[in-house]
Amino acid sequence: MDVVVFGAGSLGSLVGGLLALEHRVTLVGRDPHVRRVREAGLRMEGAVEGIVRPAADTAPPPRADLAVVTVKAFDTDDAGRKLAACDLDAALSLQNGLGNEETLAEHLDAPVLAGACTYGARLLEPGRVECTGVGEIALGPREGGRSALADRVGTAFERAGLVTVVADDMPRRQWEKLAVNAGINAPTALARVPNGALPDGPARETMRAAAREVARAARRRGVDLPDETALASVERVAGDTARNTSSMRRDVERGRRTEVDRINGVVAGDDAPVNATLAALVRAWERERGLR
Ligand SMILES: NC(=O)C1=CN([C@@H]2O[C@H](COP(=O)(O)OP(=O)(O)OC[C@H]3O[C@@H](n4cnc5c(N)ncnc54)[C@H](OP(=O)(O)O)[C@@H]3O)[C@@H](O)[C@H]2O)C=CC1
Ligand SMILES: CC(C)(CO)C(=O)C(=O)O
Repeated sequence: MDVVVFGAGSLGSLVGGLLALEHRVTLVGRDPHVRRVREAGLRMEGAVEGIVRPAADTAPPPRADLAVVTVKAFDTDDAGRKLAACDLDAALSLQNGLGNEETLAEHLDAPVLAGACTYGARLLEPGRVECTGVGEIALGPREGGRSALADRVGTAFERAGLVTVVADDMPRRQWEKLAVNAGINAPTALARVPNGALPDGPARETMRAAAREVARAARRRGVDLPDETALASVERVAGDTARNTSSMRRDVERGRRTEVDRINGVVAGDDAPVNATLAALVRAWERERGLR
């Protein structure tokens, strides 16, 4: 398969590097990372190891079978515009948050699959990416159900050794992941604490209320996500990733814009006061820093 990975930062470099073990891959990212990959290959370290030599560029090629989108959520619109110039059979978002697939579909003629990824990745320096945890990639039609295209992409991912599930319930999976990210990311970013400080600490009820509000918003949209499932998920993930710095806390500590609009912001207008407050506080910080 010819795959273009748009957004070769942490996750894109890892997934693109793994796909390159089996497929023709082009990483689209920024210099100096792209230049380093072209010159010396991409080194994968940590939970997976190896050196691969995918193509690497700052713009997409004219044609690919599949585009895997791994930019931060606030760059999705720009990614869609740039990928519109590429003749594609399909696109797949592995981003966190909700609404990325819809944004891509506004620009692309090719069908856009939904994805949810629990692999962990960190770009160490140009040309070097660390796998901080082998997880799973769930993918499927963004409206749910099955499709031959999702099966084909799933088979291609599995052949490259990526742990992959082709799922017929992507909307439920994405909302459940949203509940987890809504409950963990903004509270840990605002309090500057590791994920494990939430389940037994003073912000426990904030975490649980944010996840519960997301479950309610999901059900209002016809997605079957019981409160108990969302609460069990957020508590399990916070425990399993107890020592993690959440991606939003990392963004805040580096003075970078966060994905709050596509996480807590998605339900902020939904009679969801805890998410509305979390989103407002993170946005206030972004505004003060001149990031929005
Ligand atoms: N890292 C992880 O472990 C996981 C991440 N995710 C999700 O995956 C997505 C990506 O996260 P992550 O990899 O950490 O983020 P990164 O910021 O590390 O990677 C995104 C990369 O895309 C680049 N980029 C953005 N726009 C363009 C463009 N127009 N042309 C070329 N390159 C571009 C960015 O460059 P620049 O910064 O210079 O703009 C950056 O290098 C997020 O939605 C995140 O929530 C999901 C699961 C795990
Ligand atoms: C699961 C969790 C909360 C792990 O840190 C995450 O996805 C993130 O930090 O964005």
